[in-house]
Amino acid sequence: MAEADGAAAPVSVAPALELRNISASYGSTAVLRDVSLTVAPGSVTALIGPNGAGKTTSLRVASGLMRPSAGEVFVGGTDVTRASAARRAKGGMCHVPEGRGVYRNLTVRENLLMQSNAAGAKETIETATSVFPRLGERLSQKAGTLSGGEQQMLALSAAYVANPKLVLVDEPSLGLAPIIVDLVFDFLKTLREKDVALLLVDQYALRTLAIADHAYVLRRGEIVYDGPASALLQGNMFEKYIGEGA
Ligand SMILES: Nc1ncnc2c1ncn2[C@@H]1O[C@H](COP(=O)(O)OP(=O)(O)OP(=O)(O)O)[C@@H](O)[C@H]1O
Repeated sequence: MAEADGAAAPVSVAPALELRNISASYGSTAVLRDVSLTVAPGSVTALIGPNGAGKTTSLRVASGLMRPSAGEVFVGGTDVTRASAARRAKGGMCHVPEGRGVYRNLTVRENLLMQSNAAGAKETIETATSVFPRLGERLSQKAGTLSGGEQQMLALSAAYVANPKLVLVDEPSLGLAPIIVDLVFDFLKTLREKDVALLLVDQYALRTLAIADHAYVLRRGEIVYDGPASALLQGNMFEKYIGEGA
């Protein structure tokens, strides 16, 4: 026993997120088949795959926006399969959906304050503008009047001020100018440095893999690769799993 001999007991840390044998359908159309994936605490996990593979659906099942037809979802070792999206959010999960997910009729300041967890207003605004200084110039502007890039910055920084343990981000670079894509990836690296667990879906597979620890490749609703992100960048692995014809 650890107490008796003075040795520290081995600490097993529960995954930040685990999808266990998930199947999901839209009506009679099966979209996910027996999908299992794990996101370790403080790590970046990439979920890559062609259009229609089921990446968005996987994130929706993880965050509770969609009920799976089979399988379980665990967050920090707790079974949340039957928990609402709101309860999962309270538990430290934040989902930044494709297409931003900002409150268009609220100002930038109001969007940020809606999401902030416990922190005061001043601290919340300071935190958000430290990661995306441009938002500091837009605080009183309605989110719906921002450019696409600014809306994405707002969506990501709103997730950040919520002080999450786990962030699910769906296609954050979609439709953005290359210079804004750079800012978005810099921000995602910041999350990693802050020890937040990240499950990332993005069209830029190479860039996504470059910041990821672990990767899954999804094809037609099934996981066909589960391994280190770096391994997909070696030899012909990228072509095999992600490139043309994958
Ligand atoms: N609301 C819906 N109703 C019916 N079918 C849907 C719905 N949403 C998605 N699908 C279908 O489910 C499959 C998986 O879609 P999903 O959006 O999860 O894939 P994805 O990998 O995220 O693709 P993309 O990169 O195109 O967003 C696709 O065939 C899609 O057409």
